[in-house]
Amino acid sequence: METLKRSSKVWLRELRSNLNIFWGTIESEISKNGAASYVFPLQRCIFGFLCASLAGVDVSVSPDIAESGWKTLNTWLALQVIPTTKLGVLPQPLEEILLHTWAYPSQIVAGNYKKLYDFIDENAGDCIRCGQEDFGLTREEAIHNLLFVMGFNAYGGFSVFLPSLIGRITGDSGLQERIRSEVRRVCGSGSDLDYKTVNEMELVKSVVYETLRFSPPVPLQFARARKDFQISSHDSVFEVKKGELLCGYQPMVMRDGNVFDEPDEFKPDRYIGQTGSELLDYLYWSNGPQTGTPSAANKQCAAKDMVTLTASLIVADLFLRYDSITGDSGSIKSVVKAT
Ligand code: HEM
Repeated sequence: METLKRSSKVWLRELRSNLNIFWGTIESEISKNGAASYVFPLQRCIFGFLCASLAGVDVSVSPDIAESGWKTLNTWLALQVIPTTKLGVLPQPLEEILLHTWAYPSQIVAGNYKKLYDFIDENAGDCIRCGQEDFGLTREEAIHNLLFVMGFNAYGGFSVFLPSLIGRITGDSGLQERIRSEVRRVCGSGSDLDYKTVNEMELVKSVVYETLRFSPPVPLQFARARKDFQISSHDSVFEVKKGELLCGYQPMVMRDGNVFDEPDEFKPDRYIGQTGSELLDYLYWSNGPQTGTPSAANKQCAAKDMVTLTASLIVADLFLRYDSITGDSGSIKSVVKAT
């Protein structure tokens, strides 16, 4: 949380300058090849942005890390999440037996992880010092923890979430028109895009929330009960004993027909207005309600508000650059520059 707080001073500037590079790459790919696969360029952009904002390091100080760091994170993440993630690449029970039974050997990625470790060790002095002096971590712990938050929580989370958000928008020209007019109305007549203006964009925020409800980036949560307690659903009460393993499945929680009207429909306006904003109590993508507060005593995403704010900024930035965009969750086929 302290790292996030420190990064908030440069967050917006770094986000927009890395988005500039990203959209530049996409435009030149489209003009060369007629379409652009965007997931890898987006990951490179997220990596550069997070190095600058969270670790305070301009990734260009190491061309090798700028080129390979995000690829290393992809391998490092895959080894950790494959054992608990439904891939659907093999028929069951083969997927369970072959992919979900063992932990994968860390040696596969150890050499490249060490390069990332050294990069942080050599360049992220201020952030490491904060971990050591203000929070009593050893230098090693500070570096591994910073890499974990950057690489797993932030890079991993955004890598899953942003393609589903971009795919949702690129596939719906009617929605684009409405978002574009909201963004241009709020940012018109001299006011720039910033935390305050983006907060006035009700439709942009609602689309971000609805994407998180519809396709929660982290679908499963596990926890062991710390004490005996009861848990209630709409019509039943369940006894839970201390030590029992609980699993929460977000796609089911957030498509509860008692709470969400037409739960299987993507409704861009769902969270607008008084009744809409009351639904935020039931938006659980961050492992807690969107109206909750992450703290050391719970397991809610520390960046709950930064994530929705950043995603809203990305959408607003898109419609300040372009009038329209076509594509899907993997590739962009065309962009029409803002007139
Ligand atoms: C789209 C992006 C993100 C998503 C979808 C996401 C989602 C989540 C979820 C579901 C959890 C709970 C994990 C569990 O205990 O099962 C979590 C925890 C956490 N997230 Fe995020 N997150 C994102 C971005 C970030 C960012 C940008 C940061 C920090 C810079 C961050 C920091 C954390 C931390 C530190 C925790 C652990 C909290 C704890 O255990 O007390 N997350 N996140």
